[in-house]
Amino acid sequence: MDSSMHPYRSVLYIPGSKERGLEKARDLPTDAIIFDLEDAVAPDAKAAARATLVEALRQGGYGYRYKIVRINALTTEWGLEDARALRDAGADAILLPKVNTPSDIDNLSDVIGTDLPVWTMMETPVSVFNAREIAAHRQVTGLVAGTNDLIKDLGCRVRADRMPLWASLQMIVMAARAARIVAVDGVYNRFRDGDGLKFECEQGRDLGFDGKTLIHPAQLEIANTAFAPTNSEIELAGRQIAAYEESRASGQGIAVVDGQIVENLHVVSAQRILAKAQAIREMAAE
Ligand SMILES: CC(C)(COP(=O)(O)OP(=O)(O)OC[C@H]1O[C@@H](n2cnc3c(N)ncnc32)[C@H](O)[C@@H]1OP(=O)(O)O)[C@@H](O)C(=O)NCCC(=O)NCCSC(=O)C[C@H](O)C(=O)O
Ligand SMILES: [Mg+2]
Repeated sequence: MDSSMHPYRSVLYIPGSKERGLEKARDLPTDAIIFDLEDAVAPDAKAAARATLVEALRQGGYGYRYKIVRINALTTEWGLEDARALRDAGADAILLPKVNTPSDIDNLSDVIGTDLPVWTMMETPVSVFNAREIAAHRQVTGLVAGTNDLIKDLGCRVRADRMPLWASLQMIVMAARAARIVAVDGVYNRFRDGDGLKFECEQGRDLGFDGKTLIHPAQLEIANTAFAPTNSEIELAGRQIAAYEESRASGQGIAVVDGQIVENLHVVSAQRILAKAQAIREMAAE
């Protein structure tokens, strides 16, 4: 599959220290994995987790799942060694936490080179203000909302509707869309609350995110469903494209489907829906 078409409906964090999770993920229906060396790993377990993760990646077996490694920030005592150990370990991308400015990514490039894609955590107020420049960095291919850290730094309330985060979430999506890269929403901490997760997934989808970061396998199906085109969206997209082609053939610039106009820009959206559905089908067949 063309990597630019890869779906990111579900992006599952797995602590690098948890061998059972690293093993289990080889069979989980997750579009991408974030192998975590940062907040999910206790300070005295960092070195062992790094070695465990390098070995798991060497063994492979993660199939179609996009493999992202979240290292510790380079300003920590573990970051530099993480970057050195992981740059050639077989990951598809490195995820850098606590990014504030594009120069943080340049510092990482100095260690890992400029070929390996970099994703960035968007989890500080400064990163949100600099979102456009961070997303435009030549090595950055994905943004991940770090909503727990954002809530901590903003000093805002945790609300079910996430109102205090709306501005930040929209800035992250806008920056990603302007740079044509991936944007993934933050985690839902109450991992046994399916209804709450469904609400947040649908909200993130409606805001424009490609998918959601997750912390437990029980969350996968809800995210995979919420961020996939529905059958009725696929069916409507097909009819819109057909109707538009027909109207163009008869010299018209506009078609009407189900009482709504269809112009060339709507055709672009319809084509995107069909391409995403196709990419999901291809991935499932791998
Ligand atoms: C939250 C957990 C600690 C819960 O773990 P546990 O109590 O073991 O759950 P279960 O017993 O229900 O697990 C059932 C089986 O599923 C496997 N499992 C659990 N979680 C994962 C996972 N994430 N990936 C793969 N497999 C997983 C268990 O091993 C069980 O398997 P089996 O033995 O076959 O029954 C735990 O889920 C967990 O640690 N989750 C990840 C937490 C994490 O990564 N946090 C950091 C990322 S979030 C973050 O940092 C936020 C961001 O930076 C921000 O600022 O917002
Ligand atoms: Mg964080």
